[in-house]
Amino acid sequence: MNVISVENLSFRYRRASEYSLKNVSFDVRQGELLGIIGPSGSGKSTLCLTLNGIIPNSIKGDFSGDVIVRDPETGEEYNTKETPVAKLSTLVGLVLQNPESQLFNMTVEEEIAFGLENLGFDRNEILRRLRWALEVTGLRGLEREFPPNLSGGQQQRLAIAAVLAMEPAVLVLDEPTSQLDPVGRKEVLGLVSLLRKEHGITVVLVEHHTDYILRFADRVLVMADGEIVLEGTPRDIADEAETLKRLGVKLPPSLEISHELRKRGMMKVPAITEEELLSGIEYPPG
Ligand SMILES: Nc1ncnc2c1ncn2[C@@H]1O[C@H](COP(=O)(O)OP(=O)(O)OP(=O)(O)O)[C@@H](O)[C@H]1O
Repeated sequence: MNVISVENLSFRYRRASEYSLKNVSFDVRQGELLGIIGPSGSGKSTLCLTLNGIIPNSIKGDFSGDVIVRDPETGEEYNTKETPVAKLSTLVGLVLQNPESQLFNMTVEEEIAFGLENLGFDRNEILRRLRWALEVTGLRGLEREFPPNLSGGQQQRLAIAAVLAMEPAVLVLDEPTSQLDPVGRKEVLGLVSLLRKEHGITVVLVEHHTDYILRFADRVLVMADGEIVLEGTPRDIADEAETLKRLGVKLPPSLEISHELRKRGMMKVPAITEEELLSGIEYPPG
C-alpha cells in the first residue's frame, strides 16, 4: 500500500524565476525507509514541505499536480491541496534540519505532549503516547529537562519524539543530522534504523550522508535540479556512481574506491560497505 502518492508535482516559489520541483512523481510505500539524496539546491527540502501540505497551503506559489496522503488505518485519501495542514500533520510528521527551531516548550515532556494536547486527546492517551515516545527515542529520565540544555542529538531525538507521539503514518526527516556532531548523528540515524526495523514505521529520509542511505534504505530517489533523476534500490543507485559524481553527490569511501577499481577491471560490482570492498577486489585485474 502507498501511504503517499506524488503525481506530476511541480512547484515554483513566489517571486522565484525557476521551478524548484519539476514534474515529480513517486510513491512512499507503507513500512519502507525511502532515502532521498541529491546535491544542494536540488529540491529535497521543498519536496518534504509538500508531503505534509505546508506547500501549497502555508507557503504559496505555482503548484500543479497532486500529493495524495492515505491513512493506512481507515484507507481514507487526502489530497494535500484540499486538506488543512493541521489534519495532514497527524498523518505526515515532518522533522527539520535544525532541532532548536522546532522546540519551544519548557520541558521535554511538555514538548512531546504539546501537539497531543492541542488535538484534545484525553489525559490517559496523552500519558500512554508520552511514555511510548520517550521510550522509543531513548529520552526516558530526561522528562523534566529544559530542551535547550540537551545535546544536539538529544534535541533532534526530542523533535522526533514530539512528531512520533502523534502516531503519524509517515515520518519525514529533512537532513535531521546536518546540524549535529558525529555522536549526535549516530544517535539520530540509530533511532531511524530502530523505528524502521523494530516499529515498522514508514520513514522518508533526506540525508546528505549517502553512506547511511545506501546501507539502510529500502529504496532511494536521487534528485537534481528539481527532478527525480534516479530511482531504485541502494544497489541500483550504487551502480550509477558515475552519474552521482557528475551530479555532485558525495560518494561514500567504499563506493568511491570500488568505482575507481571497477574502471581498472579490479572489481565487478560496486561496494557499499568496507567488507564488500575488501572481499570484491580482484588481483590481477580480471
Ligand atoms: N523560500 C524560497 N523562495 C524561493 N526559492 C526558494 C525558497 N526555498 C528554496 N528555494 C529554491 O528552491 C530550490 C530548491 O531548494 P531546496 O532547499 O528545496 O533544495 P535542497 O535540495 O533541499 O538543498 P539543501 O540540500 O541545500 O537543503 C533552490 O534553487 C532554492 O534556491
